[in-house]
Amino acid sequence: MEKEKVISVSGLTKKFGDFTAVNGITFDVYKGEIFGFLGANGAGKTTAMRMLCGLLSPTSGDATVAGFDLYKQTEKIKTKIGYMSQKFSLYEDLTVKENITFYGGIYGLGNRELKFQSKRLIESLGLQSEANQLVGSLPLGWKQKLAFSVAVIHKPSIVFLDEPTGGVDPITRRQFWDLIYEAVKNDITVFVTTHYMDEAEYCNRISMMVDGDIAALDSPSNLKQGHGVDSMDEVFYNLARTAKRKSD
Ligand SMILES: Nc1ncnc2c1ncn2[C@@H]1O[C@H](COP(=O)(O)OP(=O)(O)OP(=O)(O)O)[C@@H](O)[C@H]1O
Repeated sequence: MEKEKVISVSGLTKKFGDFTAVNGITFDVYKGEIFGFLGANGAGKTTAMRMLCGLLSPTSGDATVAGFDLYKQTEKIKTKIGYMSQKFSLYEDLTVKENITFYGGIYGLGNRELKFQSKRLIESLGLQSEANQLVGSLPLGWKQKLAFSVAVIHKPSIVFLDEPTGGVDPITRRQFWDLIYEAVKNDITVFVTTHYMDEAEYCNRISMMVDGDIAALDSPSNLKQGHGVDSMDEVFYNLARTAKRKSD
């Protein structure tokens, strides 16, 4: 049986003036995958991801996300995806509960469902004592777990994670990945950018971007084998060192 494509991208390009940030990338993501989107700083990952989320219009190329067209059906796409970025996620000056209610509302949950999900989420994260605390007072690792849980509160088809675990220790990152696996069990496809190569190993397939192009796309084990190396660190180094683009 053919695998179901939840993202299908063909020749997707984004130019900022004369500069081509994303240069005609082509790939598919299948249902239930954890798809890692790697690349050095400035390679074009965030730009590509923002296009796929309907937040930035492409210059050219085609894509469907959750079966919807990226040009004509961005509003439909937004109802089928969750998005978590390191820079923009929760409101620090709202409480845990208020953030859940706010985002649940944005994602279109009705009052009853919102109440149910809010209780479930707070309990599953063990945040009962912190429910009425401002999010700004939580440790970073907890903010990330909460932001992820909120991003999947409406059971999207796909969740996009842009460097979701930056700045926390390996144990906290591992706990975050337990949440990712839980989401996958619930039929959510995961599209994740990361700079941590241990996290790259957790992905089913990895795309490596170099200067706006996809330089490699395969499973971690095939990539390592293809490069004749033992670690994703070495694969990353081999590919990223060919980059000419300077990061910001
Ligand atoms: N709005 C913009 N206007 C002009 N150039 C931009 C804009 N947004 C991104 N760029 C440029 O496009 C390139 C790709 O940026 P992007 O943020 O997509 O890279 P990235 O792979 O996500 O990097 P990082 O890992 O640092 O987040 C960079 O050179 C960046 O300066």
